[in-house]
Amino acid sequence: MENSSPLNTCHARFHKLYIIIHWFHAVIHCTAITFLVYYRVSFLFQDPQTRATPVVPWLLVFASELLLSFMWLLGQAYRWRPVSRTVFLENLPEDDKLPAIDVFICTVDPNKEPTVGVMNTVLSAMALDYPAEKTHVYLSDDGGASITLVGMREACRFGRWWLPFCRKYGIKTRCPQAYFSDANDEDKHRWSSKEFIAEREIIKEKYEKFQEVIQRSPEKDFLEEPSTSNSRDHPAVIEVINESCSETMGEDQVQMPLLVYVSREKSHSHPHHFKAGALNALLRVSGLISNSPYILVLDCDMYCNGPSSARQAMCFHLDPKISPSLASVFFPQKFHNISDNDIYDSEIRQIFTLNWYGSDGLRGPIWSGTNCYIKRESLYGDSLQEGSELEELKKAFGPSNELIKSLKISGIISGGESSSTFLQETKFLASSTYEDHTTWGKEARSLRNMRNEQRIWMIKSVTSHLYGSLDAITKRLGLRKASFLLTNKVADNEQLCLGFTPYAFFLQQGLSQPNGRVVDNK
Ligand SMILES: O=c1ccn([C@@H]2O[C@H](COP(=O)(O)OP(=O)(O)O[C@H]3O[C@H](CO)[C@@H](O)[C@H](O)[C@H]3O)[C@@H](O)[C@H]2O)c(=O)[nH]1
Ligand SMILES: [Mn+2]
Repeated sequence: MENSSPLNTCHARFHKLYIIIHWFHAVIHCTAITFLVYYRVSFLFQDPQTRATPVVPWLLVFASELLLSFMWLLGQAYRWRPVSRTVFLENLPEDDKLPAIDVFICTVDPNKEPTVGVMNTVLSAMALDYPAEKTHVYLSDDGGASITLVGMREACRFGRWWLPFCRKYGIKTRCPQAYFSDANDEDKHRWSSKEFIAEREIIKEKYEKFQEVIQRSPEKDFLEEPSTSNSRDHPAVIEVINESCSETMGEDQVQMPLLVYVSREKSHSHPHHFKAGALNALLRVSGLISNSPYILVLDCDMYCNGPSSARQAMCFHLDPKISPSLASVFFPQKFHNISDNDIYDSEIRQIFTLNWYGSDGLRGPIWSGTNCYIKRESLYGDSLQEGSELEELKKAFGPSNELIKSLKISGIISGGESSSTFLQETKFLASSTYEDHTTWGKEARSLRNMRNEQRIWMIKSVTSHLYGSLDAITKRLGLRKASFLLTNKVADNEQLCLGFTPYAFFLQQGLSQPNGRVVDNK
């Protein structure tokens, strides 16, 4: 019976009438463009003596009109076949048959990305509505800062209160910061029993204490050899947090996801490839520790706002019809505190409520770098083929035998136990030189990739500074209030010097099976 119950359905996003009106509009638009082109071109054949307008401005305007028309034309692809997808969580297999997931969260600088915020991301992932023993949360700390490790231990402690509370009352907002903020209306009035109110107060107090402990921690300390370490030059540190945390907590029954802290090695002599480098290190390290077949990628400045997202993603990954050609399930992003005058409900509407549905109906959206459940196998690309020789595999994935074994065997370490040998091997996998002489490394470092990444970052940086300056000038002239703030990223000196953006290798591999699907989690 179960096989006949669908896990998801896909249907046209808009009513046929809407599509017909759209195409009618598009035909009128095309006709107008044709007349415009005719008008502009015929001007060029007029007698130069009788022309009322000089040629150069005419050509400039014509060029911009052609460019805009071309952009409009390309945009029509998104309206060709937009689709919506619906999931049926009730048709998923029992919890014990669900596949495991690894959650990758990246952070780099505790000054720009405050640790309490990062830990809120970690807690929201730990509290996902998914079997705890099948959830493994990895935090990559590129800054190697001791405050982040302290934060992880505290998050583990607070999680023992937060997770049962969320589970017991079915809290929707699983990020404590958002849950306790005044802006959160969703969960506010769902419960009014005395028991709930009392429990909520206890959890709130615990959360405030958790924040305090982190905020008291010195920010500038580095994990190892503080005198020689800094955020760009430090050894690998990997810690399975549950182990250190349970020593101090004693016996308790709360089922917790595995929580792992990973600070990969960074050295001045090796390019570290920003977020891409961090994700690659996590991919290898997690391959040894939990090796889950699916991976959720999150940035540290976001949180999971829908606890059922993992189950929703599984409705696609476990669908035998879709799954063989499916690499990723993406979720749309929403933003907070953009501006008081935001009229778009904090969404990038053009992309997430139009373009992605359109590209889903064609061949899937581009990899947006975050917020997606990826199939681990798809990241290994063509290098992972049945019957590959050991030497070939080593060429692709590097010299670690354990990593090679992990490509085939799942769950090498289970239930949060770790052996010291494994931890030693994970440090080797997180070393800055691991990718040297591997196809993995070569693809990440190809000159073309670097140049492309550099170019995109330059464009972002230059346009941001340009808009920032224009905003400041118009403010000076008293024409408007300045509201354009440069983000950390474009103002980052390290990127300015090296000129790379974070996702070189990962993107390329992720696109080796570019069949992602968009799912709306609203
Ligand atoms: O050396 C680095 C630099 C950045 N990060 C992390 O990468 C993430 C994204 O960086 P951020 O500066 O927040 O970039 P955004 O522009 O906000 O992010 C968007 O754009 C990035 C590509 O430019 C994508 O990788 C992101 O997923 C996407 O959300 C953050 O969690 C960072 O902590 C690292 O782990 N190591
Ligand atoms: Mn960001």
